[in-house]
Amino acid sequence: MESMLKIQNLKKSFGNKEVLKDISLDIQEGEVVTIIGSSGSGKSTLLRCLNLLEEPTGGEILYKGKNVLASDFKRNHYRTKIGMVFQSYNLFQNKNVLENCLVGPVKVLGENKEEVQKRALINLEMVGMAAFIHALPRQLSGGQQQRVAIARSLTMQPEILLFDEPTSALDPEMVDDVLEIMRKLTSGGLTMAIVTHEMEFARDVSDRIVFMDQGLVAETGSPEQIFENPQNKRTQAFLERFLREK
Ligand SMILES: Nc1ncnc2c1ncn2[C@@H]1O[C@H](COP(=O)(O)OP(=O)(O)OP(=O)(O)O)[C@@H](O)[C@H]1O
Repeated sequence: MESMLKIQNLKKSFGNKEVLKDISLDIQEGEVVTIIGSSGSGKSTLLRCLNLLEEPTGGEILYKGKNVLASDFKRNHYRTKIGMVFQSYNLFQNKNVLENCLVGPVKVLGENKEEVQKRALINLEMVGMAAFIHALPRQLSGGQQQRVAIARSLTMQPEILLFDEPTSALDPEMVDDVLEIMRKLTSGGLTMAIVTHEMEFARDVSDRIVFMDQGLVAETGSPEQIFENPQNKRTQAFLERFLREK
């Protein structure tokens, strides 16, 4: 399989705070990669570097073999291929559910509105929000807004979808609804990179788990390897702490 994203010696500092120290990671086409690790280990920063919301301070990101950080790389096109679902949904507050899904493909990609609408409705149906197309975000619960945010990302037809702790801001009773939708997506062949603290979910859906610690990839492996037989002491401590707190 071809590498969708190849990350080589990636670094990111804020002032003199080194948040990503030296990250190398391959994400293959169709792969579901989950990134776990303690708070502050740099997981969100890594995702934000991948979609260029943050500018890396060193290293390389190759997208299908092309250097994303090169001066002649078409960043705007790339950004349309990399979807992102945020912890805080980030819906357009003054647009209804359907309009939220249409605006990217129509305004940014210049697609035909009727075509996009068909696709949006299929995605809204998939996330269980087809009955709410005229609702404004503020009329919806957090879980519903996050489901719309997922449908909106999918309607852009991304090649890779990044999830930055998509359930962390939700009330507990809504977490499962969102995880259920993500589960469906993971079996649909979409390339996904997911930052999450939902360990059971990570164990169930991931092709590969990446454990980050203090700006480095401390360990990577299959869910079985990471959860049943972690090699790194920090991974062991993290998972033990997680099991204790559960
Ligand atoms: N824009 C910024 N300016 C300065 N420091 C930042 C910035 N963004 C992130 N950081 C710092 O980088 C470190 C890593 O943050 P990051 O959000 O990537 O961690 P994380 O592993 O995703 O944590 P969490 O699980 O709590 O979300 C933190 O110490 C954070 O304060």
